[in-house]
Amino acid sequence: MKILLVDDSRAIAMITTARLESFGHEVRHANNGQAAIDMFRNESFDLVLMDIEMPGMNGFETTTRIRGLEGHEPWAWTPIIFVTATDSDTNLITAIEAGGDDFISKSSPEGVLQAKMKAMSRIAALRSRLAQANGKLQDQANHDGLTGLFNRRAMDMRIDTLWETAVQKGKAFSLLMIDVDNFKKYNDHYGHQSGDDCLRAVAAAIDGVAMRADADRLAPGAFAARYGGEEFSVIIPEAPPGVHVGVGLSIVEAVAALNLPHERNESWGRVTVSVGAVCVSPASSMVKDVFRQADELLYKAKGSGRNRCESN
Ligand SMILES: Nc1nc2c(ncn2[C@@H]2O[C@H](COP(=O)(O)OP(=O)(O)OP(=O)(O)O)[C@@H](O)[C@H]2O)c(=O)[nH]1
Repeated sequence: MKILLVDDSRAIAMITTARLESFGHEVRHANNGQAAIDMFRNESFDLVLMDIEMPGMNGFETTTRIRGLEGHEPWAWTPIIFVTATDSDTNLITAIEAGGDDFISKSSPEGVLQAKMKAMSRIAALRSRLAQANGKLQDQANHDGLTGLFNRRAMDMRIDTLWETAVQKGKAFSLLMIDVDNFKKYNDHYGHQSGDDCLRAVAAAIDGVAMRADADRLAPGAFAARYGGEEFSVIIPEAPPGVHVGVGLSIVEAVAALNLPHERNESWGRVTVSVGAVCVSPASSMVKDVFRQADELLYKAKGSGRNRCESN
């Protein structure tokens, strides 16, 4: 475990560090409450061993402030064990109230310290597995299972924040709606399984364009999402003038360049997409209007023969 040892006595800290290191733990020492808070803010620990009596900020107050830092992160709870000379009932109650988890006397025999560390190691391992599982769940909740792009839910959440930022910064905001042409006919002709493969390939092509535009700083922050079914979106949160048109055209070209056969896609003979690309000033519009405008332009692209981008 990586342990944060908080103790104002260098002599005690040296002895405790040596004992903990002999059990195989890594120890970082803070000699006052503020130093402990600073280290906790900058590094991640599996356990905190907290002295109670320290000049300035005592162990209880330091613990309350550490819990305050954790309050910003869901699921965060680093075990904190108080280490003190007097294991009175009052100390125990105050320790738990301050956010501590356990209590150990400075005079505890080596075996007791070792046993407590063993119990805490189990909790640390469990926390790490929980954090991993939670990360995976979060990932699944935000991404579309078929294409790996952001899903509609994640896109909506991101748009809410990005829209606010664009309003504050006075920047333009762009939305591109992209729809695979005659996709029902593709499914009917090639089968649903091939339809899924096709959607994956189209998604990767769209994502590639968005990522390149972001990486080249042409469209900073641009990202792609699966809007639903055979519809995709690209968001450009701080859109330089005209960039939405370039990104829309690049998407049309990138999908056509996949050269995926689609016999029943009118005269094109391969898989193509139609795009509606909108750029607005968030200060004078609403999010729902952007979607409506992009939809209108998308249907204009469909009506004018597909495999093209219509923009404002
Ligand atoms: N294989 C597959 N098909 C899907 C998926 N989601 C939606 N679809 C299909 O996408 C098709 C969309 O058809 P329509 O909305 O009629 O549109 P379209 O055929 O592309 O016609 P236009 O938009 O006018 O070019 C439907 O047949 C849906 O079943 C999916 O995840 N996998």
